[in-house]
Amino acid sequence: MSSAADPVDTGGGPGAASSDESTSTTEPARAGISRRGLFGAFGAGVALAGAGAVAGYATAGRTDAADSDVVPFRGPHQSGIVTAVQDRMHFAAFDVVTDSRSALVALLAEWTIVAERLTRGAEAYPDGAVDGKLLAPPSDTGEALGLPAGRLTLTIGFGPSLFGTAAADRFGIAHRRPRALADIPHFPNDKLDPARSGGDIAIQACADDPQVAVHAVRNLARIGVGTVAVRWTQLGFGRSSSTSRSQTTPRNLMGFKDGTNNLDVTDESALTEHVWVAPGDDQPWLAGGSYLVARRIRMLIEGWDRATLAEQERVFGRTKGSGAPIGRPAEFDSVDLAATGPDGPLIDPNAHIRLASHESLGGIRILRRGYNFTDGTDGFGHLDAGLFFIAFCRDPQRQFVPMQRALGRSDALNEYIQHVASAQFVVPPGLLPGEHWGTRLFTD
Ligand SMILES: C=CC1=C(C)c2cc3[nH]c(cc4nc(cc5[nH]c(cc1n2)c(C)c5CCC(=O)O)C(CCC(=O)O)=C4C)c(C)c3C=C
Ligand SMILES: [Fe+2]
Repeated sequence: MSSAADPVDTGGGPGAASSDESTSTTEPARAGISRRGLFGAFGAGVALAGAGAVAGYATAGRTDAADSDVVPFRGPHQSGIVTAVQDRMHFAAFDVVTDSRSALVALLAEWTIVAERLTRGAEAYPDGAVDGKLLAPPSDTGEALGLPAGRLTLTIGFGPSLFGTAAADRFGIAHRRPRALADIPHFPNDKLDPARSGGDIAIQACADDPQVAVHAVRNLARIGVGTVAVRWTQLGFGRSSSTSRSQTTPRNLMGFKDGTNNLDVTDESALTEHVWVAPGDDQPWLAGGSYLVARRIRMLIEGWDRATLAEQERVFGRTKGSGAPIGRPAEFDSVDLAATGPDGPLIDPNAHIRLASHESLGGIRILRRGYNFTDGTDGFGHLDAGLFFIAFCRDPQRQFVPMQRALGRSDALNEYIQHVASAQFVVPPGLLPGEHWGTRLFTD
């Protein structure tokens, strides 16, 4: 294992970044060797001649991601928010275990270099898993050798605890804490496990290949040893939300289409209104950023599986087969909350989609980007499975909190779920050339 404080002698491995807060993290030209190119080159017995000679598709600055498996790392907003949802997720929350501001900033700079490489399909460092010194630990763990970039996105967020307080200002950033990063209240039916909640820093890794997402988190965690420690992680699969109608709507583990009425990420004005922090909203360093709220929501699957189809559809207010609102024929038909039938309202007064709808909440909306999870059993013969709910919003206090308050009070779904962990993070805006993950927060 190596760390920022304990550099590996691999000529560019972990620990190579400067602790200068203005450090540029735009990488030298050598960075473009892809895992696929590297593997192919070795497999064919071809000597490595350089990035362009091996695999030009993954070079720095590539922007034609629309029909490729590389999602651009830099831009006005971080990737992994409005990026078309990938199939898999590995989410990691870290505690910062040092009191040194410069060590933390150095790690954020180092992470940025590595994250940018990983998202374009390169190894963590140029000498990587197999090209370094035989008597030194490799600078990449190697399990992604031969795998394409897989539309990997790495999204960083900072938790409330990182900012500290005026009285306990570990890193001198208490005054930069956004107002909207206030505590999330306790809701009825919450049974939160502190060991799986909170965290100073979060990294959301999403990719179409689980091994790519796991590899990214593992290498970032490895580089961080001595500065950060993993607090909790969550694996997710089968994206449980679509964010655009060009993606088919996936199903959650209750068997329902999930994401039908999500915010559409192609609707720029909706994103401006509901997702991106505007310049006058809060801290100036945050404009163009967002907030991530994560909730590990256990599904009480056994009870759900014994419920009738009619009850299941009443709970959500949608039909299970097509995902259409009850009383309507097609998935994307508009929801008429006032519609009645012979037995009263077609959509139950406590139906999930009624209580969570912007019509019921004075126009509040969020961008959902969650994943299904199964983590074995709970030791009592029940599946530990559910939804790792992730929402992005412009202000969690004005969006997530009132929405969850309404759901927590009377959602028909509550009988079948339990919120078991909670975390929130402020998500800085995207990176300009030369910036690193800590630049905006740590530069006055
Ligand atoms: C606080 C916000 C929300 C939590 C927590 C939440 C949990 C949760 N949701 C489902 C399944 C579905 N949700 C659906 C719609 C929906 N859910 C939320 C918010 C939260 N969900 C919103 C804002 C909406 C859209 C409401 C609308 O305007 O129509 C649906 C219906 C299909 C869809 O539109 O996506 C399903 C299904 C589960 C299983 C769950 C916790 C485990
Ligand atoms: Fe929902």
